[in-house]
Amino acid sequence: MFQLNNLKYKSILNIDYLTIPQGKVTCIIGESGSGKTTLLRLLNKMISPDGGTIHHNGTPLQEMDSVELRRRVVMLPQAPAIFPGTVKDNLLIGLKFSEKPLVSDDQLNQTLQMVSLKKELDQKADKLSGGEKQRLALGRVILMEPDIFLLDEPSSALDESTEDLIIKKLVDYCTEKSKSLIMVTHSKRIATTFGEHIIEIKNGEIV
Ligand SMILES: Nc1ncnc2c1ncn2[C@@H]1O[C@H](COP(=O)(O)OP(=O)(O)OP(=O)(O)O)[C@@H](O)[C@H]1O
Repeated sequence: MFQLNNLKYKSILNIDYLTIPQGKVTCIIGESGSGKTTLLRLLNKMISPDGGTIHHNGTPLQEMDSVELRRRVVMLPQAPAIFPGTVKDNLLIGLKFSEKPLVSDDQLNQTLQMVSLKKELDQKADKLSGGEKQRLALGRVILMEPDIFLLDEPSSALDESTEDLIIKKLVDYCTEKSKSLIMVTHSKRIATTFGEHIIEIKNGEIV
């Protein structure tokens, strides 16, 4: 699905060869500052490499339209934005960005259930806790139904049991819908429990 060759990005990443398979759960692990987020940002063209190539399904990324790519390859950053307004506004904003039809309140509530967020749609989003905001932002990207999820520490603000529950639901959803999940995690436990493919980065290189 993604193939990287001789990739260089500043002095941060230096990857001879890497493939990331389609329809699988790939976990990226490594110490803080090793280059995990940088790798995700390269995959949806938020940044471009200084050298080497990235192919997506055989096409070089530099030949692909960035906006079109980012509708199919959606990144959830480590500290996702929460916008002024309600829980519902925050769920719908991703669909608006990707110019997809908006969905019913029933579907929004199902998404809230999937991320274990027990809140009303008309509740103000700025009143949520850090972990609740993280789950709300995860709900937003799930609604966008991308082919590929790029998730940067999606469960870092959650306790272990909530983390396991949500990642399990997300993995089941991706398996059922044949979607690819690429997830940076600080947790070796999450990586070994859910990762079908594990990439470890050390000082910008694949271990
Ligand atoms: N735009 C940039 N310009 C210069 N240096 C950068 C830039 N972005 C990131 N870095 C540096 O590159 C290194 C890798 O950063 P990155 O965010 O990819 O690490 P990470 O593995 O995701 O870390 P963490 O687990 O702490 O989030 C860090 O030393 C960081 O300071």
